[in-house]
Amino acid sequence: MNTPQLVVHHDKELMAQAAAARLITKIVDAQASRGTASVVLTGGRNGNGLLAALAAAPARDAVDWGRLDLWWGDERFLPEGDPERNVTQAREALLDSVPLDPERVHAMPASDGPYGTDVEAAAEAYAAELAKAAGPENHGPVPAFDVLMLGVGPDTHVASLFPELPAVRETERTVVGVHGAPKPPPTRITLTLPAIRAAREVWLLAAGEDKAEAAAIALSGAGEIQAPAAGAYGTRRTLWLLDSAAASQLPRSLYPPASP
Ligand SMILES: O=C1O[C@H](COP(=O)(O)O)[C@@H](O)[C@H](O)[C@H]1O
Repeated sequence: MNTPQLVVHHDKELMAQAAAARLITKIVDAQASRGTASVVLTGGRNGNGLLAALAAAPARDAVDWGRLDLWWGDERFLPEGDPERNVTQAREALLDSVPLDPERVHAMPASDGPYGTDVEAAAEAYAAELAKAAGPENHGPVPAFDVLMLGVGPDTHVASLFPELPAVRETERTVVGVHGAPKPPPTRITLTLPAIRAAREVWLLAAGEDKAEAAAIALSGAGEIQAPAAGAYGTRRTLWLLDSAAASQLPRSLYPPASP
């Protein structure tokens, strides 16, 4: 595990804009060195805020959208097009306004898709899609994503890994179905911690006062079963992107003081 790095921005708008600029640079760099880039999107307010900021950034045109693979860290298991699905919200915030290759947009299955309401079968199918995309250089059944983003929930959940639920204890499978999530809807699909940890860079997004306690717990040595955000890290880098409200309960020793 690498030590998390923290960047604290003044407010959530600035955080979203700075994170969007950072993501553009990452994608452009990956495409320049390997030809393609892969990014795992998160749902939730902060993830969608970042996508909206990216949509508004003139530098978005620096990205070759046709050579970008998009994956999801989790999905709410609802019918296609449901406004609560993470992919629906991502499409609205950004994806519908950029020239992506539809073959490279790897949405998680919907509850009215080919697997019907069988969330385990849907999770297995997504695991198979990931395994197919992983090359021999990836050392496992998941691609080494360039960036995997995770919104941090007020209860420290990331993706759909909620404290103490079976999904956060999974050590073998890369994608699992979730039942009884405390945040609606109760049925979800999620990458597991081993899949998350295949990413080169993991970025955790936390903005707003309601994330302050979660950030403080996850960054103060909590266990990953009780605080899933504590178990999310990348092979090269783990970056927490916060606003000052979400950072307000962190020990000051964890990040340098903001400029006056
Ligand atoms: O339900 C979900 O919630 C988390 C966090 O969302 P937020 O609105 O509290 O920022 C999100 O990361 C996850 O993808 C989503 O399914």
